Amino acid sequence: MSDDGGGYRDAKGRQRPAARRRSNDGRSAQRPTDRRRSGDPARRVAWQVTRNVADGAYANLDLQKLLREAGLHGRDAGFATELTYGAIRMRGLYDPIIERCAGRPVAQIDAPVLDTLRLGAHQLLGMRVPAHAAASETVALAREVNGAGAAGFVNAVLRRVSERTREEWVAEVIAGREPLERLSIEHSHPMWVVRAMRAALLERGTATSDDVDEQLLALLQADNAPPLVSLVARPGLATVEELVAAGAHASQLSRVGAVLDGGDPAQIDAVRRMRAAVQDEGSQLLTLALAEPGLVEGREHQEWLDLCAGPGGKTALLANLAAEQGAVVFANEVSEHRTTLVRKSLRATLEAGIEVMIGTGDGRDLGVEEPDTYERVLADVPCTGLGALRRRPEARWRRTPSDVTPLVTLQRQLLLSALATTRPGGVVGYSTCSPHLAETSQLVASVVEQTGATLQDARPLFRDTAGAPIEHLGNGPDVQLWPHLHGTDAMYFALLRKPETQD
Ligand SMILES: C[S@@+](CC[C@H](N)C(=O)[O-])C[C@H]1O[C@@H](n2cnc3c(N)ncnc32)[C@H](O)[C@@H]1O
Repeated sequence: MSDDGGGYRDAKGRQRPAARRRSNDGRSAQRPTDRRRSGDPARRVAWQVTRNVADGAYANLDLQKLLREAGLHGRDAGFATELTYGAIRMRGLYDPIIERCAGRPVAQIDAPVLDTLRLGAHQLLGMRVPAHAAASETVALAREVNGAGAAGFVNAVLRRVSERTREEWVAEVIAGREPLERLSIEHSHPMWVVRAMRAALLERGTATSDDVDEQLLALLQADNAPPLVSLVARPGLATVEELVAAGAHASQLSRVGAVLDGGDPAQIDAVRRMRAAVQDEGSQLLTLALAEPGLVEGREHQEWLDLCAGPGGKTALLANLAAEQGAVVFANEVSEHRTTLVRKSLRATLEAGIEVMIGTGDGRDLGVEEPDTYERVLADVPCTGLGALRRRPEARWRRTPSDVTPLVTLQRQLLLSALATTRPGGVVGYSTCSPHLAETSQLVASVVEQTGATLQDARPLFRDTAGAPIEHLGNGPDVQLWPHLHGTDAMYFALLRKPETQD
């Protein structure tokens, strides 16, 4: 495990701090306030992001950067955001429509031109931009970024797209398809994702065979609705009341959470100073569950481990909750860069004198390097991210079924290591932001069988702000949250307890 600079290192080589120590499928009324004839900057930004995403960029990060560079704010930035996200997210619906209007498969259209057409299709079918403005502004964009010849083609295709309503186009492109294929096209999710979601809804006991199709539809729609911004008030550093005074409203799910209806979270003082942060309520709930007082008896000063900590959102909450109980967290992350992000997210925590150890290393080694050490371990493992599709418009197209097996192998190794580094009688919280059964309950069941760990009922640990049990957590003992039922990402959480004496 390498030192990542600053502070001092303890006997185990770990760094201590220097100081002690909702579905609308994207329709909206937003429009740019300023439509210049030659090259509308909001559309140009949207197009550039789609191009950068094709080259591997993340839409959310790239968009923020390009909006800043273009000096776009307010309604124009809102328009560019909705256009970018919608065109990327909904291409599973728009591509078959574009194919019909272009008279050729999308694979035979130049990628930069196809991106322009998707932006045009989203304005015509997914936003309330008047058809003439959507077409003429997108043709102006095409002239600028694709060239005059391509602009003629874009014009012809978009004219045809504009001849029908979204409903008419959906009816046409799903005609004659199987029910799951219809959902896949209309709600723009790859078929393998639709199948995985349906299997998880059934297997987790969230849906029955009677209502699974209704639930699946609601889930896919929720994936296409931009989420509200959830905030966490880091215990001891900020309060929910402070966030409410800054314009948020108190979360009904998480006792440390608040929800922002609009506006920029970075404008909130507590967020700027890292005393609060943007964090999904599902992530808050599972961190609160693992930090439940009294969950593990034993030493007065416990050591807790966050095995896969980067970028540090859960670490910061866990460390502040641990401090309330006199426990210390060690945050481990394999990537140097992401270890830096962990340190950043812990800035206010460290400044407040809360001790957190931070290290860079492969979590798979910790079971051997530090056996039987920690009372509580969070294994928030790398996963397909299928539970957070509403946040990352490109993720559904970037992931493929072939990603699952190597991830499951890594997840298994990390969970085995997490159990090995846990003290007898201690617990591991295993979590993913994916509901895929191979990454969640199936993996956990096989590790439980292999190790003799016991799976505890995690559901009683998930309580809402009023202290009442949160509903629809599945048939247990593990927990599956859902965007369409809880308004959170589809986070999975299992609580494994290591036997007091190993066989
Ligand atoms: C789902 S993210 C964790 C998110 C984090 N808990 C948070 O709330 O901010 C998974 C993290 O695991 C890290 N990771 C991947 N392989 C790892 C390994 N072998 N050991 C430790 N961390 C690993 C990734 O770099 C990534 O930062």
